[in-house]
Amino acid sequence: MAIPYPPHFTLSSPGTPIEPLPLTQDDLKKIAAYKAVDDFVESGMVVGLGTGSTAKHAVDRIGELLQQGILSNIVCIPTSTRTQEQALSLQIPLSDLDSHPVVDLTIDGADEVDPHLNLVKGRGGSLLREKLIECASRKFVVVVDESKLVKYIGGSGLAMPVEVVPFCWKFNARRLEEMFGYAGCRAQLRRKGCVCGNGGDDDAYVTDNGNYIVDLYLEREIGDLKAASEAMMRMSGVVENGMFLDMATAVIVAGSGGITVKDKV
Ligand SMILES: O=C[C@H](O)[C@H](O)[C@H](O)COP(=O)(O)O
Repeated sequence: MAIPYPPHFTLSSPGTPIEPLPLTQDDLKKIAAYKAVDDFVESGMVVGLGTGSTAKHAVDRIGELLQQGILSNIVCIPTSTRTQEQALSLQIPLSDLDSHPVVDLTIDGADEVDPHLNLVKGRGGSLLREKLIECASRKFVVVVDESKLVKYIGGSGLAMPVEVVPFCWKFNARRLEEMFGYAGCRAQLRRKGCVCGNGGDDDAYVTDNGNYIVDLYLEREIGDLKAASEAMMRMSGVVENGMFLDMATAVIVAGSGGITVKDKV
C-alpha cells in the first residue's frame, strides 16, 4: 500500500485545508531518494553513492544531513566521476572499494524495475562502476519514480546498455544484435549528447572507464534474463551489461498515490 507524502510536499495556506501540490517527475525522484537516505543511512556506515538524476537527490540529502551533524563518521564510494564531483562539492568524505571492500548500503536509481526487482541501469552512462559497488553492498536500495516500473526487462522499449571496449565495437554490436535477434533486437552505438545519431566513432559516448556503450532496443521479452546476461558476459569485448539481476534489496517507488517500498522476497 502507498504511504501518503510527508507534510513538506503538501501546500497549505492559513485557514484552508492542506491540498497536495502537483508533483513533477523530479519531485517524485527527490521524494524517493530522501526517503531512502532518511530510512537507511546511519552514522558510521560505508555508503555507495549512485549516479543519475534520482541518485543525485540522495547525495544532496546525505550532504545536508552531514552538514547538520545528523549524520557523522560516514564514508562514501561514488559510482561515477559525476557523482564524485557532486560529493566533493558537498564535502562528503570519499573512499573506494580498495580501501573499503564491504559497503553497508548503496542507494541508486534505475531505468527499469520489473516485478521481481530486476533492473535495467546505465542509460545515464554509468553501469560498470555501479555494478561493482552494488555487488559489494550488503544492502542495495533503488529509488525511482513510478514511470520506471515495467512488466518485463526491456519492456519500456528504451535502451538496454552494454559497455564494450572501443576496439571492433561494430563487430560486437552486430554479435549482440544477432544474439537477441529472436527478441527483435536493434543495437546502436551511444553518441555524445544523445542516445541516437549516425556520426563516426569521433562522437561516440565514452564511459568513465574509456569504453563505448552499445544500446540494445528490444521488441519482445528476451526470456531467461540470467542466461542472457551470462551469454553477453562470455563475449570478449563486452565489459558489462545493464541488467542488474537479483541485486536490489528494496525499491522505493514514488508515484502520484504516495510512496511504496518493495522489498526483495
Ligand atoms: O547510468 C546511469 C544510472 O544507471 C542511473 O542510475 C539510471 O540511468 C537512472 O537514472 P535517472 O535516475 O536519471 O533516471
